[in-house]
Amino acid sequence: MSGRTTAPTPPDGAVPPVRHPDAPAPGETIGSHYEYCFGCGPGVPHGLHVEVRAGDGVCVSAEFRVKEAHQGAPGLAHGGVLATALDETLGSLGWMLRVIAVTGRLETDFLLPVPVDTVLHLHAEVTAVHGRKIYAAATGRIGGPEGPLALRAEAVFVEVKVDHFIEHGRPAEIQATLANPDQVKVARAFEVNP
Ligand SMILES: CCCCCCCCCC(=O)SCCNC(=O)CCNC(=O)[C@H](O)C(C)(C)COP(=O)(O)OP(=O)(O)OC[C@H]1O[C@@H](n2cnc3c(N)ncnc32)[C@H](O)[C@@H]1OP(=O)(O)O
Repeated sequence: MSGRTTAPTPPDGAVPPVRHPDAPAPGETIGSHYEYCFGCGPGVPHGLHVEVRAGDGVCVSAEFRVKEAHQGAPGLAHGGVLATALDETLGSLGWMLRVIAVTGRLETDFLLPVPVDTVLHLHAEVTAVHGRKIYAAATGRIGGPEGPLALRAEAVFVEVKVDHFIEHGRPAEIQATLANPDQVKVARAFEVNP
């Protein structure tokens, strides 16, 4: 046994997260990180269009309206879509630490069915950091930030460099992205992280 674990519980030696001094100000909207992201991209007609705002700790909030294209059962959201909304919100926490990180593990509890047209109120926070691993938790509430709890998640994100995407992404999209000055600006914001 190597002792490695992907469990979403922070291991001994994990430290509390520190809000980066250049993190977006509390209440500031964190724009889409990629036009064609299924979670937040404006260029995906049936995407989730999750809109995330910075919180005052190492946390973010978001809203997501469930649309007809997101059904799994008649009139109800697909669980995978709901997990995606959580994943997108959790992924935005990278802005608060000023690191790029990808989902390594996402454990989701589905507590209530979520009807089409519901506005889900999402909240995510970093709970601990251990090396490149970022531990985080999220909730999704129906109807308002204090509404009934419909979703709960725990996750481990793993810090990566921009090269992760250049190495693994499809060349056509990588080239188009690198040719887009706005997109390069997003990447640079993270590359200067000390
Ligand atoms: C510009 C902003 C972009 C933000 C995008 C956000 C979008 C929304 C979030 C997403 O959906 S991201 C897309 C879904 N996720 C992926 O595609 C990730 C696919 N997996 C990988 O690319 C690699 O497996 C990964 C980068 C996660 C890890 O590979 P590495 O070779 O870099 O890690 P390594 O094996 O060296 O392990 C580093 C540490 O992470 C831990 N680790 C690795 N994989 C893990 C895992 N799957 N879960 C939990 N922990 C993991 C590993 O145990 C180790 O811990 P220790 O340092 O304590 O030993």
